[in-house]
Amino acid sequence: SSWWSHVEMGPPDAILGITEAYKRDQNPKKINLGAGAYRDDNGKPYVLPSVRKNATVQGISGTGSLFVGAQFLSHHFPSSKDIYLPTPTWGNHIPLFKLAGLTTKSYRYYDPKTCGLDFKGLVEDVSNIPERSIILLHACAHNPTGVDPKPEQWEELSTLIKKKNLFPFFDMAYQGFASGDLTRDAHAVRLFIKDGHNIALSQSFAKNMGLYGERIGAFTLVASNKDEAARTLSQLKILIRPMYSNPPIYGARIVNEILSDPELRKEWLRDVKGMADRIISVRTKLHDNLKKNGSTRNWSHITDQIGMFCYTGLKPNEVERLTKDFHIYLTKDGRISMAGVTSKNVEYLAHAMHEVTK
Ligand SMILES: Cc1[nH+]cc(COP(=O)(O)O)c(CN[C@@H](CCC(=O)O)C(=O)O)c1O
Repeated sequence: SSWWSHVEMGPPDAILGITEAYKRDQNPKKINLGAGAYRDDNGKPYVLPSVRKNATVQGISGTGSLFVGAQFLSHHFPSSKDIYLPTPTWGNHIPLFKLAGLTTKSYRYYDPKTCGLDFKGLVEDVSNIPERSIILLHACAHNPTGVDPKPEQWEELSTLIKKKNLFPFFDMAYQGFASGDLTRDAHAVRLFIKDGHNIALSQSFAKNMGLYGERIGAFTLVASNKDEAARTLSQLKILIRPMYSNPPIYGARIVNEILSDPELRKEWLRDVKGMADRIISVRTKLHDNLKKNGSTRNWSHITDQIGMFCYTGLKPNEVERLTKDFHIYLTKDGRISMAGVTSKNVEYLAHAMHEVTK
């Protein structure tokens, strides 16, 4: 008999499964608001001009970088293997950290009443996290809510996390997509390092370099000194070796080329700002069209939130109607990838959202 007859068929991924359903739909009006992958105003993937000037390569992206970090913590973290995640968080965080042997716990983050940050609940929960635990933080453009702490709230969090002696693990998958400014979007990461936290950082260059399929990412540990850096690096290599031996070099070369060539870097900054600006502009268009349709709901969170996603506050039955009646695809939690909204479909989307919420 087969070795694997007991293995069950797993469910489609909560995020990637949306795109699969969208692809199956033949209706010409269909819109894909599922995966947070940038699309231009014609709904097409955008190969950044600055990247076009280089050949393309491979990497392991944000997911792989998070997993390297998770494995390192699982094998070497000196204290509890509990990692505290915001509620809600990216759907893949939980299975990823569990697969690495960590125990996932949560802290309050989002306030469904205001579609904004529950800072009071966040501070309360972080204050109750046992000392020397791991806390995962979205550096900017929080997924799925699009809600980020303000700079002064990051300062308060940094002080609190220092006081509680927690280990900050930043996930920065959208640097540049929140404000359009790479420096501003790295504010929290730089603040924590300035405040003396030895953080872990996972970066993805999938979105902000348009290198999705090339899987480009990086995992960074801030060490106390050169010796500690050498020792931790040696252990990271020992973990990576059986995982995938060496990371593909081609994608890393593109990123390195762009980051180290002043002209290319300047062009890249313009490209990223262009993508962020398009997303910011469709937020305004969607908000205004909902009003134009006569919706009396408060949709201010559509423009208050930032980054790739808008957490609409639509209920599961409303989400279901959007897909069934209007062929609009989004995740069950009502998150929409703003990159899927264009000047051509925004009126149709607003009409549909009004129809299911009026
Ligand atoms: C917070 C976060 N961290 C890491 C990643 C991993 O990115 P990558 O560099 O591709 O491995 C993503 C992608 N999440 C969007 C893309 C689709 C996916 O889920 O993956 C999403 O939530 O739609 C995130 O949203």
